[in-house]
Amino acid sequence: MTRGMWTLPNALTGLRLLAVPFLGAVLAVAGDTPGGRWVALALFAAASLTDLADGWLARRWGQCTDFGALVDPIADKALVATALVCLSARDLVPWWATVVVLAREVAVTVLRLTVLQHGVIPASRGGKLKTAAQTTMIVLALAAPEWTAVLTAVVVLTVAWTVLTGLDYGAKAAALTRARRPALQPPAVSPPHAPG
Ligand SMILES: O=P(O)(O)OC[C@H](O)CO
Repeated sequence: MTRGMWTLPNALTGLRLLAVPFLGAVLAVAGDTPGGRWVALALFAAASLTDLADGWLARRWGQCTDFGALVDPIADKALVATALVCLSARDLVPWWATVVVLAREVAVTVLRLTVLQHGVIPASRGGKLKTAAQTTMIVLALAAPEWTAVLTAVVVLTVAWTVLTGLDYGAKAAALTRARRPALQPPAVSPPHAPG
């Protein structure tokens, strides 16, 4: 893994972070109109595409960095969290789902930062699939909010997978901490007593 942070993949991650306040503003101001939701959808889709692009470029160009592994999931979480809070405020996604997702994302981020001294926990395959599921849920809520049955099924599956992958990171963090903990020193052997 490269150590530097000034790479194109990391710049794309930064762009995704930059899109977050714009997405929040569009949804807050015009999220109750179909036009506003389509603008938000375009913004959200473009930002989500940078997630695919940064990972692909980083692997292809050998530019995987510790910085990217740490900040990429944070950018995804900021984007998803902003969209979900705004969608719940518009009654398009149930609040319980948003609260559970936010709790998992905060917990995983705190976990990552807590074990940072032992190493970076990169996004797992399950975690990437979780972000894809969350993205699908948000796209569906923005594009077809009237498909309530489909949306409910996607919400339930996404939340369940979000929680499961969160627990998996918990196990990974515990394993990383155990592996990097310095081995216990063997007790000092005292010299044999000289016969008196
Ligand atoms: O499950 P996380 O926290 O590793 O997040 C996964 C990332 O969003 C994938 O890009």
